[in-house]
Amino acid sequence: MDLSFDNSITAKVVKAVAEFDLINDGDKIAVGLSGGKDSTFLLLILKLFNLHFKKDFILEAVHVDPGFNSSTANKLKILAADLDLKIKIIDTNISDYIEDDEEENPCSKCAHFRKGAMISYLKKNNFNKLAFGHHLDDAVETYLMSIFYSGQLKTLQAKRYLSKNKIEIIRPLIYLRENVIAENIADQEISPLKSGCPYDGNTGRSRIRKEFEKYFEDDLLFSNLVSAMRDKENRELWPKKINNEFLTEKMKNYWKKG
Ligand SMILES: Nc1ncnc2c1ncn2[C@@H]1O[C@H](COP(=O)(O)OP(=O)(O)OP(=O)(O)O)[C@@H](O)[C@H]1O
Repeated sequence: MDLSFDNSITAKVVKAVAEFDLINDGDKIAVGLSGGKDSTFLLLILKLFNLHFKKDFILEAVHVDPGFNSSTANKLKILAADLDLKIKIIDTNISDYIEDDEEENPCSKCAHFRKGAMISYLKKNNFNKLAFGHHLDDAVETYLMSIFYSGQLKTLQAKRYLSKNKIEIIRPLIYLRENVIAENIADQEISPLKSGCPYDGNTGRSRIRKEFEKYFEDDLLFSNLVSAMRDKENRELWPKKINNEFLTEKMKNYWKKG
């Protein structure tokens, strides 16, 4: 397979790898491969790095088969073989569980279950890193969702160490825009696979994306949102809340006695 990418794209992924120390000698990295465009692109670019980086690391793929679309796993085995990479297919019955679930949107439970299945396989097989295909649009979406739905300034991190499991989650595509990935995967003549999930396109993420489409399409506004995700010296946020009892006492003291 021809693994050639535009220099500007490779540079953005290498920038994330270098800035956040995502790949080191001796790493054993599994790419969480859904078959969608982002994780497929991630697998291709990490294969390129695996061939050409000075860092010596093992690269494999892992796919959790939720049981929606029986042909996906076989197609991913062919892709991995073309790239000369090992792939582990983890069979699950997530689809039955979701179909029986009464919740309106079981996506977060499904993602949690999927991650759990991958981590348990990684631990048994001595992997130290799990790579996800999240990109810059995902990070901004997460940031906005966190503000609107939980009142917190939080976003996706380029790496996150799960100390209990001794596995590091890495996100090498964190500086790439989603449309750039989509265009590139088309150039590689690879067709991303459909998940078959009934909730595809109807997740919290996709809803927030629809609402904020015009901000995502405007390069200047989008880059300001990205800039607002950085930790900075000159943040002007309200100070932390003070103890409620202390505050109530303080308020009482403003009144003249009697
Ligand atoms: N079934 C799966 N098996 C293994 N990894 C998965 C699976 N589903 C998702 N992932 C991993 O989790 C990441 C985020 O999942 P999400 O469902 O948000 O995918 P996405 O943004 O649509 O990306 P993709 O285009 O790769 O499907 C994916 O990029 C991929 O690395």
